[in-house]
Amino acid sequence: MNIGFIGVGNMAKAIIEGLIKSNSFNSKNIIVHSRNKKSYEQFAKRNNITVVDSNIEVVKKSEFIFIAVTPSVVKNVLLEIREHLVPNKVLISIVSGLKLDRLEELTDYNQPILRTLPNINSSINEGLTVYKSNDNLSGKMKENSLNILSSFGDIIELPEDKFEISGILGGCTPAYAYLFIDSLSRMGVKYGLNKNQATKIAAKAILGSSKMVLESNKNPYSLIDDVCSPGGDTIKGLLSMEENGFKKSINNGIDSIIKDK
Ligand SMILES: NC(=O)C1=CN([C@@H]2O[C@H](COP(=O)(O)OP(=O)(O)OC[C@H]3O[C@@H](n4cnc5c(N)ncnc54)[C@H](O)[C@@H]3O)[C@@H](O)[C@H]2O)C=CC1
Ligand SMILES: O=C(O)[C@@H]1CCC=N1
Repeated sequence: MNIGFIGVGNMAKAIIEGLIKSNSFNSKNIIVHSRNKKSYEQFAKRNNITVVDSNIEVVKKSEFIFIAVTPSVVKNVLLEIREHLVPNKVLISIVSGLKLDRLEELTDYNQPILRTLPNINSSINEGLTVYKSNDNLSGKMKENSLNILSSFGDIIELPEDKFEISGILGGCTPAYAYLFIDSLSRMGVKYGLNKNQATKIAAKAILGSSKMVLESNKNPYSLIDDVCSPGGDTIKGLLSMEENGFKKSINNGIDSIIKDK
């Protein structure tokens, strides 16, 4: 079973690393091509994956084809490979905002297609991928496609009208979480920790907190209350952060993406 990638940028690299770490796929069966050879040559060598000379060759050699280019170039790439896509191959799009009906329009109405929105943590098999398939993807082919996705993290099927917001919460949040960790870590440095110590403490606290949210059956607000000892440090910091726009900044940030769509 060959898995192809057209576009080997940050997100494709994360998925490829997750696929390999899952031990479910042979790295040589990962077939890749991207526009700028220098940007993925070393990566391909290190991971022992197969580099081919064109996007069309990726399609010819693979049963599952990830389309992993940016939204600005995806139309031309799909038109380029269109005639080589046949109904026993699955097109897996990770392109944000590109709907199934547009993917069908740009390929062939017989094409099995899986629209997905993964996230960068796929590289350590802790990804979260939202997906929806078209009607042409069914049976064993669908099962295999979903096995590919779940090898690098959790998967959630959602209707397409929920893709926009879930794509933001799932796909963009890693960047916001890294920002939060880095902000905490810098304050650790300000008050005397070295950056490694500070980053580790902040990141571990956030990792554990995420697990608590997912495993404790408590909602986040109730968990906040558990940390805020009466008259203690946490409540002082929390109230100050809220008064200074912590939530407003998050609300405005998400609204700004939605408004721009
Ligand atoms: N970075 C992320 O965390 C996530 C990205 N995505 C989606 O993944 C896609 C790629 O995003 P990134 O990896 O962040 O961008 P990127 O810029 O790192 O990767 C895009 C790659 O496509 C290549 N490319 C451009 N034109 C090409 C062509 N004609 N043929 C073959 N390759 C070509 C570029 O050389 C580049 O390596 C986007 O559509 C984005 O919406 C989705 C979820 C998360
Ligand atoms: O920034 C972006 O547009 C992509 C989609 C989600 C994460 N990265």
